[in-house]
Amino acid sequence: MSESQFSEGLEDVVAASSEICFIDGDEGRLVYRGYDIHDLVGGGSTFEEVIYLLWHGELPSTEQLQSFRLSLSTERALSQGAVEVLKTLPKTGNAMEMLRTLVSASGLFDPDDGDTSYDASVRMAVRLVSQLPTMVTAIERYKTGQAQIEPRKDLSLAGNFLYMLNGVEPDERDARALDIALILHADHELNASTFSARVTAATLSDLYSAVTSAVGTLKGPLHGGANEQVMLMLKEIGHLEDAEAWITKALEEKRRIMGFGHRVYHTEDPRATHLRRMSQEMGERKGNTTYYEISKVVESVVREKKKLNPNVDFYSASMYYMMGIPIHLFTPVFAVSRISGWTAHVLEQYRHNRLIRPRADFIGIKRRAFVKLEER
Ligand SMILES: CC(=O)SCCNC(=O)CCNC(=O)[C@H](O)C(C)(C)COP(=O)(O)OP(=O)(O)OC[C@H]1O[C@@H](n2cnc3c(N)ncnc32)[C@H](O)[C@@H]1OP(=O)(O)O
Ligand SMILES: O=C([O-])CC(=O)C(=O)O
Repeated sequence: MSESQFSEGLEDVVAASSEICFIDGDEGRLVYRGYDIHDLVGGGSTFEEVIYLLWHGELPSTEQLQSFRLSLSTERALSQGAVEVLKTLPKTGNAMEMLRTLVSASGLFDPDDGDTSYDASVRMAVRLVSQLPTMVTAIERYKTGQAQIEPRKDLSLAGNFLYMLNGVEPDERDARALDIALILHADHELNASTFSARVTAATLSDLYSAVTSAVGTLKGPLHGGANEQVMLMLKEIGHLEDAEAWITKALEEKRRIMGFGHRVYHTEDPRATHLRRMSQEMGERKGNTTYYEISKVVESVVREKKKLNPNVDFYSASMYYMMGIPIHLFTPVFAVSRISGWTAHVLEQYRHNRLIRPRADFIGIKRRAFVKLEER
């Protein structure tokens, strides 16, 4: 294999063809099935509509959306098996690891388990999209020793998530803010977790296995896990007047600043544009803009000194925090959204499958004489 074929971290390597999501990293554009995210958010689209769009390639009509919402809302309850598995997990466990375990276990209790047909995978995708919010909120209530709250069919996916998390009627403005955040996180081409989902699917393994791979990949702090690290950083900074000195020192110490930089965007991440505004609005509405203001200082110093832009994980952190979502649920909330993209990609992979199996640029020793144990 020639050296020119090798790209560290697969940078700029085209590893699949896809019709789902287009990113222009120079212009800072993110497009789902031809629709710019700015138009979807500005035009009042909903997360349910975006899931339909990612899966079917078209926006739904009123009737299609109505029946799609119904099919999602009737699949919200977890299987009894998954509920039992949750009770065996350590309450102090990492929420993403618990989510990964519940996704994996739910596959065994899915009524279509073992059916390898495409139609069965579509039914599994409906269940996973519907049940991830239930899994995440069940994990939180289990961790905090509170009774589980049964999902409601009459609420949107975002509204029902907040309802199951807090046990009270969700504030409409919070539900819409979460709905928009879910739209913004829904898909992002061949990001690391979607790539792992596609690699698993390409062996013709099942949808739950593919999503289990994806959840494990999203957890890492260089990917979806960054949003939790951002909030921990903002809390460590603590006071607006300390922000500039803190971040300047961190950069001098050559620390990696979570929520900044991106493999594909060379300009502002278009999702960050919305999340910055939403973080400010959420802070103002909840009467505390400190974390938004600290974030603005961090952004301006990192931009000036490192020429790095905030990514999707930067302003989502302060926005979720002010909405009252616990920090350890930030990455699980990302999964509640990205499950729409993962399943769209896995279904696309199944439709046009070929095993994904790259090569390694071997840099080790190619041949040595074996020496018996007693002679070493
Ligand atoms: C949903 C998402 O996954 S969005 C990304 C979430 N992840 C984060 O926010 C974590 C922080 N960011 C990063 O680690 C990176 O920017 C990544 C992983 C997102 C992209 O990384 P890559 O494109 O592979 O860039 P790479 O890691 O090679 O870094 C290139 C250079 O930029 C620097 N750099 C990149 N991001 C950052 C950062 N956030 N803070 C400080 N320096 C950075 C690196 O130190 C490196 O500098 P060097 O050449 O002097 O060593
Ligand atoms: O595309 C990426 O590499 C990471 C990202 O922003 C995402 O998954 O949303």
